[in-house]
Amino acid sequence: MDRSAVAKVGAVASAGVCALFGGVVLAQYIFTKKKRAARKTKIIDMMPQFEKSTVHIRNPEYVEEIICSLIKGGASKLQIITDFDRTLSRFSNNGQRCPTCHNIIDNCKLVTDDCKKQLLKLKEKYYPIEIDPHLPMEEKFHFMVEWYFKSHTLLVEQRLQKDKLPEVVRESEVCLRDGYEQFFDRLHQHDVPVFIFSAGLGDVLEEIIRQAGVYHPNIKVVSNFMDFDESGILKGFKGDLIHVYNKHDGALKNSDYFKQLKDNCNIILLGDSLGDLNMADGVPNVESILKIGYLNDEVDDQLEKYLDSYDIVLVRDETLEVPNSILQKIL
Ligand SMILES: Nc1ccn([C@@H]2O[C@H](COP(=O)(O)O)[C@@H](O)[C@H]2O)c(=O)n1
Ligand SMILES: [Mg+2]
Repeated sequence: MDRSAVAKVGAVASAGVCALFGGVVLAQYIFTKKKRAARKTKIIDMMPQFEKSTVHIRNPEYVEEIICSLIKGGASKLQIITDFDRTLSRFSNNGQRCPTCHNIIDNCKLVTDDCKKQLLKLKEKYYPIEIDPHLPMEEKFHFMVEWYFKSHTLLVEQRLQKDKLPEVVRESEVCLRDGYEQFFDRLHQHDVPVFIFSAGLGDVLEEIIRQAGVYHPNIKVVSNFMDFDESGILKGFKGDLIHVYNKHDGALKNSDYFKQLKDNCNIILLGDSLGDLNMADGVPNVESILKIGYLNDEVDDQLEKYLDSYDIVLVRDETLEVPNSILQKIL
């Protein structure tokens, strides 16, 4: 074959490849368009925050339906039920793990090195159990009780001083998720009740949101609160223990609060653990509930379970952009 013939064959071949590539792109475009058109999710499709790769939804039509009824109900029917650690607070920041309320104390200057080591050992044993997707919740229950009992006993032995807590929180690496001001301020402006239900440490949690300037009067915190003696030394913990997997009876134990909110029949629930899914169990009069879950750790292992359980799953998303975008539509 002479040179011009080779060039002609080459040109024809590359034109063919281009046409094929163009065809594939066009087919994909039409397919996506058709899928979207068939999906009847006008509201979600109008929200750019839902296009982020962190957002995973198993049933977009259902989410659309719930968001529509939340919008219809408006501020007067809405209430928020949310977890705290790794839901309102960040899981990581610049590649570094952020502390939970417990970790703030575990790593602080008030705790001896020996105690720090023991607390770390407990975390290394029990945290993998907490997030193990293959272990049924009922089987995790007693491990969690064991973890909290052992770690709280160690903290009491440290004779922590109540008046040192603000300093300890200020010096910690704790961080609320990006967009937290907008989140809390908007809910406050519209007088939407916020129930923060945490298996962390209530005193530390309250100090974090106080220092962040967002502890508004529409917030109620239910958590493990420390009990101090008359000289301000930690002597134990108040009330029944709340751990990650016994949140199902929170509404029952706070029935006066939820009775007052019987007209707030639309709920946005935010959590990061499978135990958080039960935070609204027993809330009277629920009409619509949207469950948003942050999946922070061991993503590949846990994604399927989270998609089965939460309506919207936010994978390694350190922001409150999606909840904020929904609130913007409702309020
Ligand atoms: N000794 C402990 C016990 C629990 N944790 C973590 O606290 C979190 C629970 O608080 P929520 O606001 O998320 O309910 C959970 O992530 C536990 O892993 C801990 O760090 N130390
Ligand atoms: Mg949490």
